Amino acid sequence: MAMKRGFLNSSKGKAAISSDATAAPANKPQTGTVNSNTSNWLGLEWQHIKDEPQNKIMRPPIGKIEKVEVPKGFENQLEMKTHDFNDLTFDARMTHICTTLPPVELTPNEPHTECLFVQGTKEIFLQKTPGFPQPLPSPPASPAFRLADIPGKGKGLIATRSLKQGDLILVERPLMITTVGVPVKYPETFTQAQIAQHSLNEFERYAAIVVDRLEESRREAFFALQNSHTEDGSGPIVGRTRTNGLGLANLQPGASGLESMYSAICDHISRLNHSCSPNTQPKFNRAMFAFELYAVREIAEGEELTFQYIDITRPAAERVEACKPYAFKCTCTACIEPTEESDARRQAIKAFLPIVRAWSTNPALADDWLINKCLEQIDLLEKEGMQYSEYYCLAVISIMDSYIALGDAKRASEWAARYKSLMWSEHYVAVDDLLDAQSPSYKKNGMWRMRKDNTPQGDAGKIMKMLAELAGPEGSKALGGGQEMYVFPEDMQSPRVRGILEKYFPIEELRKMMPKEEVDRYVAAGKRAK
Ligand SMILES: C[S@@+](CC[C@H](N)C(=O)[O-])C[C@H]1O[C@@H](n2cnc3c(N)ncnc32)[C@H](O)[C@@H]1O
Repeated sequence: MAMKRGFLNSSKGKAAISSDATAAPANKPQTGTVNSNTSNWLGLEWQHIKDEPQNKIMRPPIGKIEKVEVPKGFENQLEMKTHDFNDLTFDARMTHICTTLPPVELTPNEPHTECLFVQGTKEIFLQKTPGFPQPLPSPPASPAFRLADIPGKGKGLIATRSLKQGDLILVERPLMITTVGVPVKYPETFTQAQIAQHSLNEFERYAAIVVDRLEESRREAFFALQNSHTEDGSGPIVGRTRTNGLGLANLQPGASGLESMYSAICDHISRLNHSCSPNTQPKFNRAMFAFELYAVREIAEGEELTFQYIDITRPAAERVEACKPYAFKCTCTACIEPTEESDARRQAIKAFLPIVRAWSTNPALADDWLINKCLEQIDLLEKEGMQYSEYYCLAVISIMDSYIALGDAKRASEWAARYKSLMWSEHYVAVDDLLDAQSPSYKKNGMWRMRKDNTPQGDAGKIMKMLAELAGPEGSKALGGGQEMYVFPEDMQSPRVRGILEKYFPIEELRKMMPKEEVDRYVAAGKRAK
């Protein structure tokens, strides 16, 4: 129950770059198969991901920087070789490879993506992605978007027809995907500015290899993209990558956070300008190796298509700061006329996390309590034009689940239909079997009538009641929702939390259920709490 997220391990990064022999641009079939995860993150941010002073990935500076000379002789050796992909030690994972995906020509003229990966990422697609590689759908006779000049924003995309919530606007395979930085070596005598510049230079060299591998028309498309990073030491390739990259998460085996993050650069989707009330959301389809762009609410013909580059649940003043790295000031309605009400609504949206299991086992709450809270959340999200967000999808599916817990299949099926149009959700799960209220899937659902019948019983029931009490009537950020629930380590030390945990699971009982070391650690955390 108590979970600690994995932290980055430090390691010596190797700096070899290899060209994958199986994947030159015109390469031949390989089989393979996966699942998708996009994070809404545009542009590139590096962080220290290693502790060794001489081998780091650096956070590059933002804005104009002083020009510095970088002494030569500390560049990485860019070796071209093939690899044994079974060797997934951390060092091996830090070895970069160039590859072309999908590795086959699926339909004539289908575009490929040039990739700069660390070891193990390609295998996620080839070996762990069901359905990979899947061909792209044939493009529609008339696209739902066009490229246009947008006053004050450079270029952007405009809807060529009206769109409904959930409509698929376009499917696009990225031009290229790169790691968010490369490990660099430098002597202790380097100044911070030299280290930053050296990191950018090294990244430019790696990225240039990938750009060189692009087919000519795709290379031209890459260089036609905007570069907003012309005065921060970035080269022409890294500058465009930082300006136009969409984040792709969880693509490095065994790693998390920035370390497993990649940046995808697209011909069309990278043209989307930012809005704090965006009307589209891209989702990466791993099987197709392509982004799908969805309309997250109704869009009128001629309206600009936008998505969010930053965390837009933050107050207006913080959003202004967050947009600075992208070299613009947001002119969406929420930013032009910032109000305290809008900031408060965004804060309330962020603060609420529906936990169906916690509500359904809490007799102190009314039967319609969670449904009403989720309806309020949907109302706030719609007022702020934030239907793109996971909060929206979570509120809709939680209402469906609440009706299941109440044993009301008719209403649950109405909300299942609504949820079905929210395909852009990162956590989207198919609900087709719940669209018909008569479906036998209802009675088989683990939450069916849970609220009515006071199920489940036993330890599972005890855990849920305990979580309900921990969450309190308003729900709590201390608890994550969904199938799994967590108590975060910092909360384990709170006397209130300890009191509730020990009421349901006294230490003596835990000793019979769990390994000794785990219980000892838990007891020690409790002592610190007192
Ligand atoms: C990914 S590009 C978007 C497409 C770009 N406008 C173009 O001409 O190709 C990001 C850059 O577009 C501009 N941009 C994006 N959103 C904007 C906005 N809301 N207002 C003004 N400029 C914006 C900024 O220069 C930003 O660095």
